[in-house]
Amino acid sequence: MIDVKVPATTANLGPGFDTLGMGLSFYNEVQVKETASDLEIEIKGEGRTQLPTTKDNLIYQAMKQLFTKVGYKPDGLYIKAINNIPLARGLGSSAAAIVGGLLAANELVEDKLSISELVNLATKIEGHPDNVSPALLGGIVVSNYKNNRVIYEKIAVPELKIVVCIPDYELSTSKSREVLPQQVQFDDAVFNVSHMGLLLTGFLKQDYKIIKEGLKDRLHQPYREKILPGFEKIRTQLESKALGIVLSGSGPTVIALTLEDEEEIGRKMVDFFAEEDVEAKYVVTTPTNQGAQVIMNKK
Ligand SMILES: Nc1ncnc2c1ncn2[C@@H]1O[C@H](COP(=O)(O)OP(=O)(O)O)[C@@H](O)[C@H]1O
Ligand SMILES: N[C@@H](CCOP(=O)(O)O)C(=O)O
Repeated sequence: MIDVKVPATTANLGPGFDTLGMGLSFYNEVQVKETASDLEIEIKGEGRTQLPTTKDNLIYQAMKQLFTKVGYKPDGLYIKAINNIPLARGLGSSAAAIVGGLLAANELVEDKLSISELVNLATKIEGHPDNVSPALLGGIVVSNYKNNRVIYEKIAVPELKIVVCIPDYELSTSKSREVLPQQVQFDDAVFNVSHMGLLLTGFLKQDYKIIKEGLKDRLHQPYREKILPGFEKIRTQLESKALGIVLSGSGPTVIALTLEDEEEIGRKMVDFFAEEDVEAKYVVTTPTNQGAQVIMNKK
């Protein structure tokens, strides 16, 4: 039995739309065993009543892509998914499924693909690199996807607390991308370029003042704010209490990056969502520098 563990991820991270992502310290687990006949999938935790247990399952789909690439044909597979990452909330559940499937399949074929090949294959399946890269590598990862190639660089995360406030409804990434414009204003692009520079400088120097300044965005949040009741209020009311309040991935989850007052910030985030009739819960977590890992391989 092969057992792999994959972190949740928060993509976009302020100005880093489709580019920047960070690993978080809560995990999905994927267990895989080669069997004599066909496919059996068991799901525990998040999505157990809604995710397919057929060949449509994303974990299986990712495994199949890797097997095809390396020319391997297992007789049958048993897959057990133990899910802690809620689906379609902006915490990289699809990336975790893809990366979990790829890493387990790669372990089964004795590491035929390198990490770089896994990043590339995972990005091809997901469509954007900003969740799959930190899911595989941990830390904060800057990635660029061009001509079907991912260029990526990992940097270590400074000490931080992340308050993750998760609304009680799903918003698929594809739906949330529909509200984005085809073109943006030149000054908005310049704003994001400069803030991305500041944010990365802040992370590299571990300078929280620069991180706070750098977390601002004009590329995706202003558009998505319109379909996410509560987010604007949370951002404007709580910005001064934290280093930054940003949308996690494509939403609806909102995260606060902070050094202190995490419980108070979490409670207030829930209250501001409630004022807009959105039920939500919060968890306090930390970033992780450790990406997906094989925690067991017993023949
Ligand atoms: N653990 C899982 N196992 C299989 N498929 C999953 C799993 N988690 C997510 N998915 C697939 O990914 C979809 C959610 O992806 P997406 O809309 O990108 O949201 P997220 O922001 O959580 O990544 C689910 O509807 C499901 O099809
Ligand atoms: N850059 C993507 C990130 C989607 O992240 P997810 O966690 O919501 O899947 C986007 O903003 O569309």
